[in-house]
Parts: sequence; structure tokens; C-alpha cells
Amino acid sequence: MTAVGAPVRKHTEVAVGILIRADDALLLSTRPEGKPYAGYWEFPGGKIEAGESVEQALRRELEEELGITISGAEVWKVTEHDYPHALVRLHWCKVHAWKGEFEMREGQAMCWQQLPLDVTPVLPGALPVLAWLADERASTAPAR
Ligand SMILES: Nc1nc2c([nH]c(=O)n2[C@@H]2O[C@H](COP(=O)(O)OP(=O)(O)OP(=O)(O)O)[C@@H](O)[C@H]2O)c(=O)[nH]1
Repeated sequence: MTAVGAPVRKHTEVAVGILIRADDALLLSTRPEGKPYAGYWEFPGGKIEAGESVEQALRRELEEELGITISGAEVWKVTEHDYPHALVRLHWCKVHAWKGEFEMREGQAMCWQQLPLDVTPVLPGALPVLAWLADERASTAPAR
């Protein structure tokens, strides 16, 4: 229930890409200076603009931030996180194919990581998805 007189907080819609390399490594990058949580590790992506689909927004963001072009992206999970700076709804897409060479166009750092990650700190809004990815990998790992 919303308290009487309390402003209703609007969601900020965000498209996020989980780029997965052939060896199953995941691409993480750092948040650029000047943004909330600067220096934290995150999956690449950004806010969906008016009139854009999740796929269009993700394609635009990955070109702007990383210089790569994805062909398609389907939403895998949708999560929400309530930050002091914004209430975000994150549309997570797994991406296995892209074209172009990685170029950090916003001065961010990037790295390929296996699970569990060995980079820290990670944006709190990304933690549920990391747990689901780890569960998925544990359940599909070949039995010894
Ligand atoms: N890209 C990305 N954003 C995430 C993740 N997890 C998470 O909570 N977020 C949140 O989603 C929002 C994304 O916004 P952003 O500021 O990166 O988007 P943007 O590049 O379009 O920013 P701008 O247009 O303000 O420069 C932030 O509030 C961020 O905290 C994640 O793993 N990747």
C-alpha cells in the first residue's frame, strides 16, 4: 500500500546484456565515473528510451559503450531493485553472438569472468541474476 500523500515511484526500465563467450565466461564492466555506484562491476546495458524495445535499447547501449553489435536478444529474466537514486526494472538478456571488436568507449574496465566472480564490488541489482546463472550451471554440469 502507498502511504497517503507519498509520491508514487516510477520504474526506470533498463536493458542489460549477459554476454556469454564460447567458454561460458561472462562479460563484466565497471560503471564509469560520474554515475551512481561508479567503479562497481556490472553487466553492460542502460536505460530504455521512449519507443525502444528491450532489444533495440540493448543494441544501442552495447554499440555506445563497447563498440559491438548484437544481432538479437531475448529477455531471460526481469528483476527489480530499489536504489536511493532510482527504482529500476532490469530486463536481462543472454547474448551469445556479436560483431566487432571490444572498445571501452566510456573509459570503463572490462573483464571476462567465470562463476563465482573474482571481481568486487558488484552492483547489488545484479546479484540475483548471478545466483540464477550459478544455479543453472550447477544443474547442467556433467556428473563426475
Ligand atoms: N547496466 C547495468 N545496470 C544495472 C545493473 N544492475 C543494476 O542494478 N543496474 C542499474 O540499472 C540502472 C542503469 O542505468 P545506467 O545509469 O547505467 O544507464 P545509462 O547508461 O542509460 O545512463 P545515463 O543515460 O544516465 O548515462 C542503474 O540504476 C544501475 O544501478 C547491471 O548489471 N548493469
